[in-house]
Amino acid sequence: MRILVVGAGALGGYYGGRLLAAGRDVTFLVRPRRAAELVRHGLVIRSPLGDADLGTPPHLLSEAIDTPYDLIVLACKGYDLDGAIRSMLPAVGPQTAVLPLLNGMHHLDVLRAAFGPAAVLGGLCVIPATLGEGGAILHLAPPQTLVWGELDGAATARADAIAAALSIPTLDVRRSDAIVQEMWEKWMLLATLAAVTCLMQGTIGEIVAVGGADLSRRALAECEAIAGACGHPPRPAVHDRMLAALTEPGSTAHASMLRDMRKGVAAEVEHVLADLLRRRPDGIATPILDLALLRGRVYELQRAGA
Ligand SMILES: NC(=O)C1=CN([C@@H]2O[C@H](COP(=O)(O)OP(=O)(O)OC[C@H]3O[C@@H](n4cnc5c(N)ncnc54)[C@H](OP(=O)(O)O)[C@@H]3O)[C@@H](O)[C@H]2O)C=CC1
Ligand SMILES: CC(C)(CO)C(=O)C(=O)O
Repeated sequence: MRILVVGAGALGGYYGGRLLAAGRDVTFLVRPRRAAELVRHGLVIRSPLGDADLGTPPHLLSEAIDTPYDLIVLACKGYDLDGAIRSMLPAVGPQTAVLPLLNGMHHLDVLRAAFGPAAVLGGLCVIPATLGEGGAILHLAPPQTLVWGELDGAATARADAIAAALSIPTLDVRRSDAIVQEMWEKWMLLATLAAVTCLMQGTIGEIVAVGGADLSRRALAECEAIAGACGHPPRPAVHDRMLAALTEPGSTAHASMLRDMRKGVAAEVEHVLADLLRRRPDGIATPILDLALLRGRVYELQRAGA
């Protein structure tokens, strides 16, 4: 199976790199700056589960794509989605499956409109990762789960083939027949984590240490009220797990959005928070999410003016 990973950033570099190290046929679609970095420093993964130094991996720019791929793993940020779609267009043929790893839900509509509903799979990742010096992939803590599936839950022949391609000992990959529900649940977790850690500019452990566990509780309830109104209330066991993680004393958990704010780079404020609030029906109050959205937008305004 020929796999094109769009974006060799934290997630694309991690999952694509692990697949490449396991002998899968992986090529990275990158832009010129990242291409130069990959040539200069190689693809480097630093992880508590084992480092990998992969040398310069197979990579190309959009204009060099000459045939469609079987599977495209899309690992850009939400704000780069339109550009990524333009870049990957020549790689999408009638049989190509597109597996997005982005947080949130809006990208599914955009991808289905661009490539047709049948091309698009659902996917989510639970992995704290970021880019370090020279573009090294820094995997910050053990989870590295990738969940994916057909959006309608069907067991298709292409899904069997993709499952085989993604199944390697170094990755925690699971196929789901309820991927849309799981993506909503992941969004609830992330939106809560982003709201509270970006508002407080600290980790869950720090917020809990100063008596702020209730902030997580209330923010999660706001997210879940919107998800419920949209037909995707979290399953009770998932709610319990999310609440425990979001109120855990000593936890170093924080959102990738906070890491982006600390680095002074673009944050997915619109994709993660604004899109969720856009779906809020009248009558549901979301004061914490509203504040978090304002905080994020002030950050983006300041960045634009800097
Ligand atoms: N990091 C994390 O801990 C987690 C992130 N996620 C989600 O995963 C998604 C990806 O995040 P993350 O990996 O952190 O982001 P990064 O910023 O680390 O990587 C994104 C990569 O996409 C590349 N890219 C953007 N547009 C194009 C294009 N047109 N062609 C080729 N490459 C392109 C960027 O390239 P360039 O270098 O040229 O800018 C960049 O390298 C986000 O939606 C995020 O919310 C989900 C779970 C955890
Ligand atoms: C919730 C978390 C940390 C899980 O991977 C995440 O998706 C993010 O911070 O973007």
